[in-house]
Amino acid sequence: MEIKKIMVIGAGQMGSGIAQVSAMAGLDVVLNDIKDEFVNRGMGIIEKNLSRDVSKGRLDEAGKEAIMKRFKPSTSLQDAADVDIVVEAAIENMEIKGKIFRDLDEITPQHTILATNTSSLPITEIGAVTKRPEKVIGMHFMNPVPVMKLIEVIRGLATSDDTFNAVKELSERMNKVPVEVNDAPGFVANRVLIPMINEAVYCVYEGIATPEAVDQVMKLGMNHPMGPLALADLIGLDTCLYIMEVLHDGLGDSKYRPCPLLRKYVAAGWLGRKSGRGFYVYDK
Ligand SMILES: CC(=O)CC(=O)SCCNC(=O)CCNC(=O)[C@H](O)C(C)(C)COP(=O)(O)OP(=O)(O)OC[C@H]1O[C@@H](n2cnc3c(N)ncnc32)[C@H](O)[C@@H]1OP(=O)(O)O
Ligand SMILES: NC(=O)C1=CN([C@@H]2O[C@H](COP(=O)(O)OP(=O)(O)OC[C@H]3O[C@@H](n4cnc5c(N)ncnc54)[C@H](OP(=O)(O)O)[C@@H]3O)[C@@H](O)[C@H]2O)C=CC1
Repeated sequence: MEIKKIMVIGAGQMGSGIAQVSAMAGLDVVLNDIKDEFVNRGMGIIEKNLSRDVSKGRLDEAGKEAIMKRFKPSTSLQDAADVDIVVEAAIENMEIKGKIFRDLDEITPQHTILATNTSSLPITEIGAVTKRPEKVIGMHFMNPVPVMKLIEVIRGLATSDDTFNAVKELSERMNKVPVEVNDAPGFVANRVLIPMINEAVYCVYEGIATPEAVDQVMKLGMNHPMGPLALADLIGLDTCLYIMEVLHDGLGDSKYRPCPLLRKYVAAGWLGRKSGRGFYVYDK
């Protein structure tokens, strides 16, 4: 079955990027969020990215217009009634994702694949709230989506080969590289990345170095494109904390304990770029 129409749920930093690369791959895209203003904000990000592609000569105006015409804004999950795949990118919260997947299972046709962009939550558990766990899969894009090549494709216990192959093919149509991994806390990307970020936060917490110094060490010493604390601000400190908690609970090893400073920043509402302040201060 060829995937022609997608719904992306959550028009935040990840959802808007996923919607953009979907439309650029030629899919019709329903972009869904709970309020019009969030959908409009997501569409604004996409429009800005495509305009930059035009100004850089990677796309012409007609191409941009053709891509923009593929979007349908939505604030109702009922708009998923005729899509071939849903990629959910709402906030990282099991209760919210569980409700969305239960509703989607009622609304979407039987052939529809239900994918989640979760950074750490168990795909098997998300699949289990539906009557089609064989069609539930993790499609984990990296931030910023239009730039990063990887999609971590995560199989839940019941995910079928047909579902896996369809998602692999779709990822390649999006000009991305799918890498297959099994379902485990944090999968591979965040099992490796987020503890490194957490240790970077400990370096600041214990007064070993300033955020700037920690980031410089990792940029100049390890050739990372950005330092771990600047990256934490890009990901969102709430998301980083949530992932550390999933690792800690799921793997039960004290080495995954979240740094108290990370907890403190999140409690203060210092969430990184999206709130204007994290380890660094940003213009909102
Ligand atoms: C938490 C999870 O579950 C999983 C995750 O996503 S973990 C996070 C994974 N991501 C990373 O590790 C990102 C690491 N950082 C980087 O790769 C780079 O710093 C970066 C791509 C973000 C920026 O690159 P840079 O060279 O420092 O800056 P910059 O020159 O501004 O950007 C490079 C290109 O990316 C584009 N870009 C940057 N941010 C973008 C965004 N948000 N959307 C679209 N395009 C973007 C720029 O327009 C630019 O394109 P051109 O070269 O064509 O002009
Ligand atoms: N940040 C990152 O680097 C990465 C994040 N992810 C994962 O992607 C998902 C989204 O993260 P991110 O884009 O950073 O988060 P954002 O906060 O930027 O976006 C989430 C969006 O979902 C909306 N939303 C909340 N609840 C619902 C709902 N019930 N139905 C529809 N939309 C809803 C939010 O609205 P509101 O603003 O009102 O809350 C917001 O617009 C998370 O699961 C995260 O773990 C995966 C890879 C990387």
